[in-house]
Amino acid sequence: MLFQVLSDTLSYQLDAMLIIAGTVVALVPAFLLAFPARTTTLPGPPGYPIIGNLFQLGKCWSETFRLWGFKYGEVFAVRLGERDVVIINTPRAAMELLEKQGGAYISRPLFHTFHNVLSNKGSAPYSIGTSPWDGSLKARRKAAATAMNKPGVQSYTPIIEYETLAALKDLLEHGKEYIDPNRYFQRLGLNISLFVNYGTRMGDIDSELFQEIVDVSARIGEIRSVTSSLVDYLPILRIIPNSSRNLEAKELAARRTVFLEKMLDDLLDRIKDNTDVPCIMGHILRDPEAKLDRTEQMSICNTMVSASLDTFSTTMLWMTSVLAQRPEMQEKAYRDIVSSHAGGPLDPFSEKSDFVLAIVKETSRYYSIVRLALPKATIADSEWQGHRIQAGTTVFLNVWACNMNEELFGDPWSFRPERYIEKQESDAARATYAFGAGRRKCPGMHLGIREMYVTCMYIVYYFRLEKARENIEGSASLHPVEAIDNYNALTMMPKQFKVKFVPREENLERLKHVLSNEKFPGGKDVEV
Ligand code: HEM
Repeated sequence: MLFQVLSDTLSYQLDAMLIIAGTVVALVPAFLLAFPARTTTLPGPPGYPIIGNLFQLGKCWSETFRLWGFKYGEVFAVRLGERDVVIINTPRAAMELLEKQGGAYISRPLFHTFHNVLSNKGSAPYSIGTSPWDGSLKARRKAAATAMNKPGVQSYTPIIEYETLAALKDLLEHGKEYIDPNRYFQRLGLNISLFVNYGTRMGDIDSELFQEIVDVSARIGEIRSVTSSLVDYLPILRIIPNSSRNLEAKELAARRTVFLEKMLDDLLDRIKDNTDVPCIMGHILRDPEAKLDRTEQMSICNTMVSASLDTFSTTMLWMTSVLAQRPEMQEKAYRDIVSSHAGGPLDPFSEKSDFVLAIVKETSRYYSIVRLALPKATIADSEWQGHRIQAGTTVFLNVWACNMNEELFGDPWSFRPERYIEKQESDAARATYAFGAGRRKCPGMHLGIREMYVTCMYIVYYFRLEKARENIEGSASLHPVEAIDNYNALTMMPKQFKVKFVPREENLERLKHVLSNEKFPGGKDVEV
């Protein structure tokens, strides 16, 4: 009897072991198949089986890639779990691959969490910046980009002025105390996009809708960031269907659909009543020939609401932080504004102050807000110094490393706006890579630079910035790597700081009057 029990137990154990061994043997090829072969012959750092280089990237991937560039070259490859990623680390390489062989670099890769869980092709479509290259993307990009070219941006002059003065009025009122200026810049950036897209604006900074858009966009920004999700690189982790990250992504998608649908439907109502003003979506909805369906319209709305919200406000935060800590730079900018207008009225749109424009460019260079641009995908084979990069490869343009290129900028670690005014040997040295490069470069660049110029000029002209004593941690608080708040976000925000906006004009009633812009240039101050 005892012998029988022992024999049965052993036999069960043997069965169990055989099942486990069989499963492992069966899974190994499936597992290996899930990890496609290398798509490039480029050199790169050695990694580990399955995970590749994933756990060697440190807290700030763009800085690690910059440093690896000294060892592995201007263009190299890393293995991130299942995918090869080519890193473009210098302006010269960006020119060679993204401009000269640019046709191959025109697409965007798909990522599991963002493209499969958060987005779908129905009610939560991809934005322009996350869409692979196809006919629909071309049409959406054209509709948005036409409105943001130089003449388009020129026509938004009244709204940029209106919104900037509205923000300054709030800063005059609330900025007597030390404040975190972030939401004032967020509303300013968002309102300009809302106007360009829907012909409307959001009045109240405390409104629930504004808070909702800001909150949802920031959290989606993190999910969208290529540095935040292991599951995007390790397919094995996707066997957990209801992970907290998946649930969060689904919840955010649903919340985003609610406000995007509402704003589009409100515009349709205004079109019916003939109370709409010229804007991107109005153009599309009124055009009987327009070929864009509702999903594509939602994609444009999604893009316009999210594209400038954090990019503009984050650049303005760094700029405010630098100026508040460097009063001599504020005074230099103030004197330049005064002298460049030679006693005439203040004109923010002719960009007369070279020094203010230089501050805008230097801030976008030095702080490289979107450090790895948006990921690119190749659609054809290309070549770098004899190494092949196959179609279907993911590519990160290291904006940060390009902006910190010593060959081009000489002293890249100094925050020195003057570099954009001094005579330079090449035009490239006047560049900033903050807006990316190649055929998917930011189409909102002119609009973004215009918004930042006007905001900087008005702030410096009307106020002196003072940073709160408790925030001043010397140069560390301005360091472009150490002072970052969240390395996994899409935009690199500084750690929170507080600043006072002290009016230069002593007569506050007069200043209030100057900042009062009579009427929303759309004809009607629409509260969304
Ligand atoms: C203000 C500062 C801004 C910065 C620093 C910035 C930066 C960037 C970067 C780095 C990219 C990726 C480019 C690449 O992959 O090479 C991008 C893409 C894009 N940006 Fe901006 N951006 C800004 C403002 C804006 C504004 C105001 C808009 C429009 C309202 C906008 C619309 C877009 C769109 C639609 C794309 C995707 C383009 C595509 O994939 O074809 N951006 N931006």
